[in-house]
Amino acid sequence: MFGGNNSTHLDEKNILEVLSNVQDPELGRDIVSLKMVDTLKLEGDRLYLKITLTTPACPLKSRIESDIRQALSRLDGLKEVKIDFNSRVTPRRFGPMTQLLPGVAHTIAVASAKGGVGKSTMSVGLAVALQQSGARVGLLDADIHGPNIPIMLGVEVPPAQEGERLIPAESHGVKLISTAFFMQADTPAIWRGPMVGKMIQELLMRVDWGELDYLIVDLPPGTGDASLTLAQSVPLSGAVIVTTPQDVALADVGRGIAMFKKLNVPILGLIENMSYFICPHCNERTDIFGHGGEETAKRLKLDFLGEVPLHPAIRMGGDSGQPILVTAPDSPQAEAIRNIAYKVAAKISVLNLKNSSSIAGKSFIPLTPNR
Ligand SMILES: Nc1ncnc2c1ncn2[C@@H]1O[C@H](COP(=O)(O)OP(=O)(O)OP(=O)(O)O)[C@@H](O)[C@H]1O
Repeated sequence: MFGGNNSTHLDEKNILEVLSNVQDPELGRDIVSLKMVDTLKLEGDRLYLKITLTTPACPLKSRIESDIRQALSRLDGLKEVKIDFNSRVTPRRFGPMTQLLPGVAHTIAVASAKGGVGKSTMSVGLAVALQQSGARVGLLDADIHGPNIPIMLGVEVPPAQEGERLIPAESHGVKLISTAFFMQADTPAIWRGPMVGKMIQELLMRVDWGELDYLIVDLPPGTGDASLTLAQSVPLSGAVIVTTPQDVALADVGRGIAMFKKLNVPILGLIENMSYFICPHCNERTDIFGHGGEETAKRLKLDFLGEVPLHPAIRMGGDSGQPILVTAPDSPQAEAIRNIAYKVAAKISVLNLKNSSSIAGKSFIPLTPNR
């Protein structure tokens, strides 16, 4: 199966050497120095590799596999190569450190400059897509003006209380804490900033999330007092901004960005929701709300994470508590959301690597193969 012209003696050392020429395309470093080669076992002419990715939601897994196979094809004498993948999400190594969420590796805010653009729908979509990839995921519904994620996620049993600890509700494999669970019917709709921050911090201190790879935080819309305080109250690895293609929503995006910049929270990118509608009869695309998310992202020097179409199944999924990623995971709409979620996970991995003072610029100690 393998065999090439650069014939060398076959042993684990030269296999590792060959692998050190394979780059993780997202991280821009070779897989050996990134310690991604977890296991390397050579038995005669058969090689077994276990590669550890920085996220189970790795968008370039198949490319990494084909690059490895391509590199190994230069070695003579290998008959069979079996490659398994696992993943290990390393906790945030940058930004202010806090003990507020000890078991949570990364907290990602989902924000919008304007209401009604589908921010909560995207929060649920990101959470479910990451969970389906194999990650341990929680969702904090901090949209105190209209916390509706318990409905969107179809939560049937509210969080349990064990002494002082709160055990999150769970649905579709995602752990959920929503301010909706703690609001009385007469809770004022308008919360003041400092009050909100205090409530969220108290809430967070009591929640037993267990070990999570990603905690998605659905912020209230806009850049007012409440969003600002909330964004400050939670240690964030990054923020995602949701917009529609409508001019007014796009014009507001700049303000949303300014808020995160002021807080030194990295902006992972822009999602354009309700981008277009595909007619189910004629298959024709109509840009109902116009178009412009990608250009806005470019103008604001943000990454464009992708477009999500306007589709009745997405709305129905939210209303019924059965997200489209669960009911129709292979649909183009679910695929669009999944691609965005994978990009977000990859961006977190890159940020973690680039901002990690302990490893930036240093070469790694070569790992010992055959573990
Ligand atoms: N791509 C989409 N296709 C169809 N319906 C959608 C889509 N995205 C969101 N919706 C629907 O639009 C409505 C508003 O969405 P959502 O509640 O997620 O917005 P939001 O930005 O969180 O709103 P709020 O400002 O109230 O927090 C919901 O009924 C949701 O199901």
